[in-house]
Amino acid sequence: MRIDIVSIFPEYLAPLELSLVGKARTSGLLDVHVHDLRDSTTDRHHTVDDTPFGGGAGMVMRPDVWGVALDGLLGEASHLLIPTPSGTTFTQRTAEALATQEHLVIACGRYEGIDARVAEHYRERGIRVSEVSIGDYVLNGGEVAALVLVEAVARLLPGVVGNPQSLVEESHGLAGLLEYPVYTKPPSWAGLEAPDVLLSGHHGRVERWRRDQALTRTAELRPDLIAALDVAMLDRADLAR
Ligand SMILES: Nc1nc2cc(Br)ccc2s1
Repeated sequence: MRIDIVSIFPEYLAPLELSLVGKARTSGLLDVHVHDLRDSTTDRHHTVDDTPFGGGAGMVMRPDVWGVALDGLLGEASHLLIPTPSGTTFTQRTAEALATQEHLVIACGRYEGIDARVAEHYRERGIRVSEVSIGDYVLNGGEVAALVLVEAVARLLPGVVGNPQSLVEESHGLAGLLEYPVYTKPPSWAGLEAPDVLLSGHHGRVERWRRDQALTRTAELRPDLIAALDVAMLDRADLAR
């Protein structure tokens, strides 16, 4: 997979050189390129924004500058992602779908956002365009969202995570449940004991305890996920164990 990210703050994407994503890049499992939007300007001030039509506070990012940047990156196999608080919610299911794509291009907006004609223009040209929200809060730009998108997608690529089984059991994994609580040594700490069942060595009991915990936690903390629970996925999760 190739991922291109366009931003006026390319240095914000430096964390993508670290850890899991960094290793995936080094090993050739993932090809990430970060571009400075200001390289697509033509004026000596490298202007990327202007005042909003219709008035209002703040500035809007110019469509012509974005057009130059994105024309140089997008192809028929590309999927353009535009992080925005007014987009569709990014979930693990979204990450799974994006992990099957060949080429992602992430346009990081700043100020009041990117001129709406950018998304419209590329949709009209047959490019897949998704405006995605990583949550109901407003950031100062799309760069943090880009870090979230890239990490959530990259870790699903074959070979990136050491033990693919962990992708099944984690929160929002294959079964769509929250993960069960985890424990390790020492068995007793601060007057608190790890659950006896986990030290029993009885794998069947451990499996049942973990599944019950996942269901209970999900029902308590995220009842909305219970409604969306796909029993078939739950069965698949069991099969994956
Ligand atoms: N939650 C989010 N806030 C923002 C703000 C800007 Br400006 C651009 C993208 C995003 S995604």
